[in-house]
Amino acid sequence: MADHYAFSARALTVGYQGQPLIRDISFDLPAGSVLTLIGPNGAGKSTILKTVAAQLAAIAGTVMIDGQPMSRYSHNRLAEKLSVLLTDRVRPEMMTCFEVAAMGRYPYTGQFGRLSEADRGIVHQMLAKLQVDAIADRDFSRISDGQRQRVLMARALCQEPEILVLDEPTSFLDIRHKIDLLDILLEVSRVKNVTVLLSMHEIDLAEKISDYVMGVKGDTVWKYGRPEELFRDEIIADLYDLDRGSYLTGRGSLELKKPEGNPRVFVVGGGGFGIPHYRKLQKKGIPFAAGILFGHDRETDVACALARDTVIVPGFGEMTSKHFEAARQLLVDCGVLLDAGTPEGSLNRMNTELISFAKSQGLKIVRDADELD
Ligand SMILES: Nc1ncnc2c1ncn2[C@@H]1O[C@H](COP(=O)(O)OP(=O)(O)OP(=O)(O)O)[C@@H](O)[C@H]1O
Repeated sequence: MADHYAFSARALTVGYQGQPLIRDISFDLPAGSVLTLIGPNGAGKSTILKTVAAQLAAIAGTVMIDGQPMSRYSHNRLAEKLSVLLTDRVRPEMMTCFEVAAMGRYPYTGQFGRLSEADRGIVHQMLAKLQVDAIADRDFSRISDGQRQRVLMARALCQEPEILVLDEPTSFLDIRHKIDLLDILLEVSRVKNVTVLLSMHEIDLAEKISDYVMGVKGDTVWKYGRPEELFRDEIIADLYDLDRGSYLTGRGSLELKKPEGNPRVFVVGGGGFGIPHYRKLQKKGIPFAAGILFGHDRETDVACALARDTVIVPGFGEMTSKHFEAARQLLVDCGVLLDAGTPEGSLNRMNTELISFAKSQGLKIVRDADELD
C-alpha cells in the first residue's frame, strides 16, 4: 500500500562513485508532511537529499513519488512534482534575482522558456512572500547570503511543487527570517499539501516543524521517528556525541560544559532567578552547587546541566529535612552562598533557612558572581 504516500524511499543506498555512504534508507511520507534530517557535519544529510531529489544517482534502492518509481518520471514531469534547494550548487553569474526566481517557472513556460504575465505575477508574488521583491533587479551574485537563500526559496516555490527538498534552508538567515521561512514551509505543507524534506542544524526549530525526524549518523539511518521520540536530551547528546556540553530539549537550549572542580559556591535559587547566575558562574569557570530546587521548577534543567552538585525535590514533592541537610552539607563544603533573590514562599521556606544558617555561621553571602572575583 505504498501508493497513498506522496514520497517514499525503499532500501535506498546513497554515496559517491559507487561507494556507499548510508545504506538501507526507507521512509513513507503522506502528502503535506514534513521530514527533517538532523545529524553531525559530514553525516550524509545533503547526500541523502541530493539522491532523493534525483541530483545524484542512487547506488541501490528506489525513490517513489505517488507510488511510482522516480526513474519513470520525465525530466519535465519531475520538475512539476519536485523542487529542490541546494544552496551550494547555485551560483549563476549575470542574473538578476528576478531571473533566478523565474527559473522556477521553467516546467510551465514551454519550449522557448517565455514567461507569461501570469508567470511573472507568480515570480513577483513569491519574491514578495520571501521579502526580497525590493532587490528583484539586483545582480544575484552581489547580494548577501541570507538574501540569496530567500531568492532561492522563492525560486523553489515558483515551481509550485508537490514535494520540496531543501538542504539547510535556514542557514544564513537571521532569527526573524528563520521564523518567516519555517512559517512559509508549514503554510505550504498545510494549505497546499506540499510534502517537505529538509535538513537543519537548528534542532530547536526542527523539533517545532517536523512530523518525522531522521537522525543521520554512521552508515545506516541512526534513528527515525516522530519528534517526541527523537528529541530527548540523551538521544540528541548521542547523535552529536556531545561530551562537553548538553542539549536541553524542553528548553531548546545548548548548554556549555560544567566548570571543572569542587563546587566553590552554593547558589540558592528557584523560579528562574538562578539562571543568570548559573550562566555567569559557568562563563567565569567557577564550579558551583545549586538547590534546593523542585524537579518541575523552570530553572532545574539548567541547574542540572551546569552545577557540579544539586539538591532537587523530585516531582511535585515537598522540601524536607533530608533536602535541607543535603543542601546544608554542600553549603558548608563551599563556604560561600550566592542568594539569587528568589522571593520566599510557603513552599521554599527551607531556602530562607539555609540563608539564615549561612549568616549564623558567618559564611560569605553574595548576590552576584562578580563579588567572588
Ligand atoms: N561530491 C562528493 N564526492 C565524494 N564525497 C563527497 C562528496 N560530497 C560530499 N562527500 C562526502 O560525503 C560525506 C557526507 O557529506 P554530506 O555533505 O552529505 O554531509 P552533511 O550531513 O550534509 O554535512 P553538513 O552538516 O556538514 O552539511 C562527507 O564525508 C563528505 O566529505
